[in-house]
Amino acid sequence: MRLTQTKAELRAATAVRPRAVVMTMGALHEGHAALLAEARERVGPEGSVVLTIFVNPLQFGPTEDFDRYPRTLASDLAIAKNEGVDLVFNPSRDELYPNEPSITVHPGPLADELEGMVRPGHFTGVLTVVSKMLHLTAPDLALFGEKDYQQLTLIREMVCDLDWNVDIVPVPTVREADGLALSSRNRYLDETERDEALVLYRALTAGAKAGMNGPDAVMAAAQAELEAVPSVKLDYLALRAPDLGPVIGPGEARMLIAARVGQTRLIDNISITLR
Ligand SMILES: Nc1ncnc2c1ncn2[C@@H]1O[C@H](COP(=O)(O)OP(=O)(O)OP(=O)(O)O)[C@@H](O)[C@H]1O
Ligand SMILES: CC(C)(CO)[C@@H](O)C(=O)[O-]
Ligand code: BAL
Repeated sequence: MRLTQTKAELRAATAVRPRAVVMTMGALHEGHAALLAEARERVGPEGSVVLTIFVNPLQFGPTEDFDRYPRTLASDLAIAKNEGVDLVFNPSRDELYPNEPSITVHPGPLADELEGMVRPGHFTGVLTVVSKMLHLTAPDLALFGEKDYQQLTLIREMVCDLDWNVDIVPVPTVREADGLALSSRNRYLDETERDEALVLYRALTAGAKAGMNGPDAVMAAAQAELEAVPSVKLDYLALRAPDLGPVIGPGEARMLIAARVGQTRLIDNISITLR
């Protein structure tokens, strides 16, 4: 496995095809490992798996956790090696952004909803860095977790609208045994908060169970779970179509949730079949 910190080295190192890229902010866990395993499965033993690790300042708001975001490069590299990664790209901020970019990616109206309501400008930062990483790694496929469902949806829209010749591969959310979605931010939680955080999954699964009774019943079932744990502060609970447009009838839908548990902000989502 090679580790590169510069764009020049990265460009020189990536000749093998098929090539898959997994983009992360580091602090790797089993969710990231699942993306890497799926990447290897898809490119085969002769293909190439590229992992990017970069805590992107552009996607953090001024009061968010950029400074305290966990940085655990040594253990990240051990996980990457274990998953058979060929190349890790871990640039410095100056390497990726020698100056503040004056041209960024405008993500369209969906970026102002849900996560974008609470984190204005977040998805401009995400799509800008994802574009840079796609250009730099020039992959055949790029894998993203369904845990960040709105991010995945916007990346798919970008690649489609800009005619980008890369397959965007979604990977299902990896969870702890009790249902909590794995997230680098879970390590901020103390024991009590870790217990309280489970209400996100309980709300989603209660909603999913109520799918046969229609959208109102789904929302009511999820809200009842959340009301039972008032210390968890809801940012949003939403029921949308799979493309995050409005629900227009029976069939597949997505329920998305974001909430603050103490100082930690967590997101999750689930697929729901509506009758
Ligand atoms: N539990 C998970 N299951 C599957 N994919 C995941 C999971 N958690 C993160 N990912 C995916 O890993 C990629 C990198 O995510 P990132 O580095 O932000 O990790 P994270 O755990 O989501 O961090 P954060 O706590 O900051 O949200 C994204 O495509 C994300 O959707
Ligand atoms: C896609 C990404 C690596 C861009 O910084 C980030 O938003 C993440 O980790 O999901
Ligand atoms: N996983 C999404 C990255 C972020 O929260 O900034």
